[in-house]
Amino acid sequence: MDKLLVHGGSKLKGCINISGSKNASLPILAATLLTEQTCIIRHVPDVSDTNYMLQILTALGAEVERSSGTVRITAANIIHDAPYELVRKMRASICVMGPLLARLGKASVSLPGGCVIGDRPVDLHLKGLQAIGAHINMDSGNMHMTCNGGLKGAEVDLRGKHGPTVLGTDNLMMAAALTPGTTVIESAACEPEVVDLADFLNKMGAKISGAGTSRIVIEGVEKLNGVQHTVIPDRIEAGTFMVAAAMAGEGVTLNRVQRDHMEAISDKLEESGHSVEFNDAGTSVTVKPAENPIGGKITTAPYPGFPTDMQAQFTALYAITPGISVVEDTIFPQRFMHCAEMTRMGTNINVDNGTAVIEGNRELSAAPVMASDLRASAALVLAALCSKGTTEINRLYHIDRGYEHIDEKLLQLGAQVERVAN
Ligand SMILES: CC(=O)N[C@H]1[C@@H](OP(=O)(O)OP(=O)(O)OC[C@H]2O[C@@H](n3ccc(=O)[nH]c3=O)[C@H](O)[C@@H]2O)O[C@H](CO)[C@@H](O)[C@@H]1O
Ligand SMILES: C=C(OP(=O)(O)O)C(=O)O
Repeated sequence: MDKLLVHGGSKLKGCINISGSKNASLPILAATLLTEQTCIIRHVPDVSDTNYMLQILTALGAEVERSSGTVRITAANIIHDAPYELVRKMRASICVMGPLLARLGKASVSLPGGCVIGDRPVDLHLKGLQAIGAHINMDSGNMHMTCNGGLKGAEVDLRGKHGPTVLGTDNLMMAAALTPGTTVIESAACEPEVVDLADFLNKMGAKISGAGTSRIVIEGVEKLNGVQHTVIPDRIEAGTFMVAAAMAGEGVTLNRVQRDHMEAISDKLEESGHSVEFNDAGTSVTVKPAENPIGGKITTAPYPGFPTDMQAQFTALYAITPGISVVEDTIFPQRFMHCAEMTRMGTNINVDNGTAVIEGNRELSAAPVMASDLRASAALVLAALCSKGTTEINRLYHIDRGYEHIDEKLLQLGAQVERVAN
């Protein structure tokens, strides 16, 4: 199990490229199961989650070749049974369910694992697939789906207690693409990753309209084709490095970003006084820290609101920003594991009922800390960059799930970090 040593105090400067989006790649890779023809996907980040997804596709019978960020997949002969040992490792493995059901008429998938960030039921995924004709049988932690009478388009509202569901929308959209008739998803998730999946499916020959709005309409087609696709930039990786630039930088430029995906994050950095400047094309951004930053208030919300996947990183930012800041997570109210660990570095954060109240303190000090989930680990790295001394971040595998070569990118910006194999 690797750990990361972060020698705090260096100023970050220079330029790096942002990788392709993990959360867009995962459903797109799963969607290649919808055709027996070859698909080529570019800018797939080299992170453990995409590698698990490729292992799942291989276990299902697909031929997979990976050369750096380019992945070539041919799912000519596949089986319907996804192995528990792989599925348990990540939440997005549930995305194979819709494609398998639509292509083979049956699917068996274990209940998925993923980040420990609170309750993560799958009822909305099941509701969507049931609406178009799936019969579901649960047994020993496995979901078995069949569709004896065949699948048929239907109208379904996917709003849950905490709002829309991203992967639930993806799953139904993928299954409906090959389902006869019209499927209408009301209260659909509007995230850019859903739009990227719809773009990929439409290139394959699907008839999907409305992706990016809360009403998606899918006219089922008989067959989908192999295509090539480049995944959108990772807005959460970009946001994380923007926060690093605000906390510990003196002028950091990120290339390969997409400005319209970054608004909520840019706005919050600017509200605290940091400078965020995009180039005219909106594909590159330079962040410089404020001389006298002020704290802020964040409430997470579905896109285009402030992403839950960025709240831990902003908690770290506010922890070194003078004044009182408030971070509320309405999507995953229990997603505050980073706060307890950051307390060991001298932060003053009180978490109650889905809300963190942060009393900013400019002086943090290094301590051995434990990564608990993907974005919590990122928050610890950010806090460590501004701490006095050497912070040891254990359980680095959490961060490797979603950040491509984070240690190399930080080194490129002048941070002093070392990956140590345990
Ligand atoms: C691989 C991937 O893309 N992961 C992202 C995706 O996860 P994921 O798609 O799993 O998250 P959802 O959008 O489904 O979850 C949103 C809310 O709905 C609830 N819910 C979800 C499904 C369901 O069947 N029933 C239900 O009640 C969840 O507990 C949560 O409170 O969106 C989350 C919310 O933006 C992000 O934090 C994750 O990084
Ligand atoms: C929570 C995340 O991932 P997952 O949904 O795969 O657990 C994330 O990317 O922040």
